[in-house]
Amino acid sequence: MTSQTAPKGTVPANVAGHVPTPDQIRRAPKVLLHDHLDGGLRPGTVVELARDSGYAELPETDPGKLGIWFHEAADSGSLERYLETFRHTVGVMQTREALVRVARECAEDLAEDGVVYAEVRYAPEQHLERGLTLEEVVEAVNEGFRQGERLAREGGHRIRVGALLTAMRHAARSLEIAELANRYRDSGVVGFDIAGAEAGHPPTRHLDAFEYLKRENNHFTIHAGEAFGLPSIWQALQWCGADRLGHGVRIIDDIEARPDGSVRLGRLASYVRDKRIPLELCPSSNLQTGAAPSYAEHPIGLLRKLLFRATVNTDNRLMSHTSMSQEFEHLVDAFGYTLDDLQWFSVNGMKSAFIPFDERLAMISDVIKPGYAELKSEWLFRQASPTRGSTDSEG
Ligand SMILES: O=c1[nH]cnc2c1ncn2[C@@H]1O[C@H](CO)[C@@H](O)[C@H]1O
Ligand SMILES: [Zn+2]
Repeated sequence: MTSQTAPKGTVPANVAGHVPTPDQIRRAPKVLLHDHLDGGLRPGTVVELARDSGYAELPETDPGKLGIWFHEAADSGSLERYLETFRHTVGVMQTREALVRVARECAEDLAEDGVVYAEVRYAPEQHLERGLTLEEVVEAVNEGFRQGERLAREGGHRIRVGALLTAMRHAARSLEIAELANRYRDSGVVGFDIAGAEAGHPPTRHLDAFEYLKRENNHFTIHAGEAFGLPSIWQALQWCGADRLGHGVRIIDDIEARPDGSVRLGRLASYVRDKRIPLELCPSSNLQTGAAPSYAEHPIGLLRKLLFRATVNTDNRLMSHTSMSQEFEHLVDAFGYTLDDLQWFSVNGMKSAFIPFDERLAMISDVIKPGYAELKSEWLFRQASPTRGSTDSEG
């Protein structure tokens, strides 16, 4: 039933359910917990930074073609091949100026897309090739985020960006990076993460880093349950004590959906749901690395129904050619999600953020809920076209 044919007194389905338009999705206040700084550069910025720094290994120098190259190369069906593309973005992020610029543009791009709160991660140890220290890397990225927040505000968007410091799971610097995250915890860094190829690199190799952060009452997430299944999730939670799961999508392997519609959760899946462990789900990225076959078959559909603490994220906007709005659009198309569903994901994200509880609550009650309420009420104020008569069946 369309709005034109709805009898008076009946809220038409497409507005009552608040099926959002792409424009509404973009304006909706969104929360992003899993986004890699080195996975979100503008293609044009990669080209310019490569030219300015003498980086000669880019496969394309036309921004349009380079953007397509990243997307296609990352569309490989394997996490390992997906990760190879980062050589080029990391390759051009080796000076203070480059890091400030990339972080500034990241904050601006997210704000433009309607993201109001983001935690953006990167691995400081990967940006030392031209002599920067770990501290200089963190301070450059922080400076870029602050500049981006200011510019966004001047452009009419409000965003807050926190940094997560990632340690690479195949390397051996995790304790050092955890200590770095702890030193900057009151200066823009809100937590810690480990990333990189999952198979063969269990999170328990970095126990000393996690135990250190726990002793410091600090927060961390762990990439787990993306390319590798339940053992990785189990270790991340029960050995390492992760606050959140980066991806965690393979928790679906511990959920049995029976033909009669009933569902049985295994012990680990029950634990994740009962303890409200946030899942940083990244649908498009999962399609590229082979962790899910299609949007419609992505486990997020069932996890949302079962009320897991599911959140929606971009992972790598450049490699996955996506944005928060794009991720939401894909889910709206696949599952018919309404503005209420998108609000649910956004509130889940904000509840799961690593900033203090009072700030999270205020973001939810003063920014996110009012933002969705505004969008949900728009239909009440729609005007008939001034140039035509009403097309309403009741005139
Ligand atoms: O989805 C992912 N899974 C595991 N590692 C990742 C993913 N996306 C990016 N990185 C890795 O994290 C580093 C720091 O940002 C990137 O350089 C990339 O190697
Ligand atoms: Zn990731």
